[in-house]
Amino acid sequence: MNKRLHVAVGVIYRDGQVFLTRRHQHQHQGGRWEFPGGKVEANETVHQALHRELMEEVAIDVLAMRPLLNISHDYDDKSVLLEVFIVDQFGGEPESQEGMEQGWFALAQLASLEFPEANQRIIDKLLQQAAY
Ligand SMILES: Nc1nc2c([nH]c(=O)n2[C@@H]2O[C@H](COP(=O)(O)OP(=O)(O)OP(=O)(O)O)[C@@H](O)[C@H]2O)c(=O)[nH]1
Ligand SMILES: [Mg+2]
Repeated sequence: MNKRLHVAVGVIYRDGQVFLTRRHQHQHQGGRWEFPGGKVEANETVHQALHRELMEEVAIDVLAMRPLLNISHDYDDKSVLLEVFIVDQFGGEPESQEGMEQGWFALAQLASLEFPEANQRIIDKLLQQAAY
């Protein structure tokens, strides 16, 4: 198996909704909805990676992030470690810079969208937290 990919993932949250983009068909897990984010590079921390990726992918300036959970998942073709953060303070308005389909979704809608398998635990945790 290849080296486990370290990925910084941001749950962009505002007023009970999260911002999602849809992965391009040619990408790994193509066609599925995702939380914006990407690979942590060799010379950076996961916080730096999240800040950089959310600026590159959706043009927001992350002002605060708090850890939600970490997920280790093995797909058939690769293994990932997702470090997932809630981002509820940011500058600017998220807008895909990569021409992806995008949108704000209420937590209750998430169950009906198609995500990569590893994301099920993120959805579960968000719904649990919202129940309090
Ligand atoms: N961004 C993101 N990646 C996810 C999620 N769930 C999940 O399994 N992944 C996996 O994490 C891996 C890395 O994410 P990525 O493709 O966004 O990485 P990146 O932005 O650096 O992409 P690049 O290689 O095009 O530069 C992919 O294999 C992707 O399938 C998610 O919710 N968001
Ligand atoms: Mg990405």
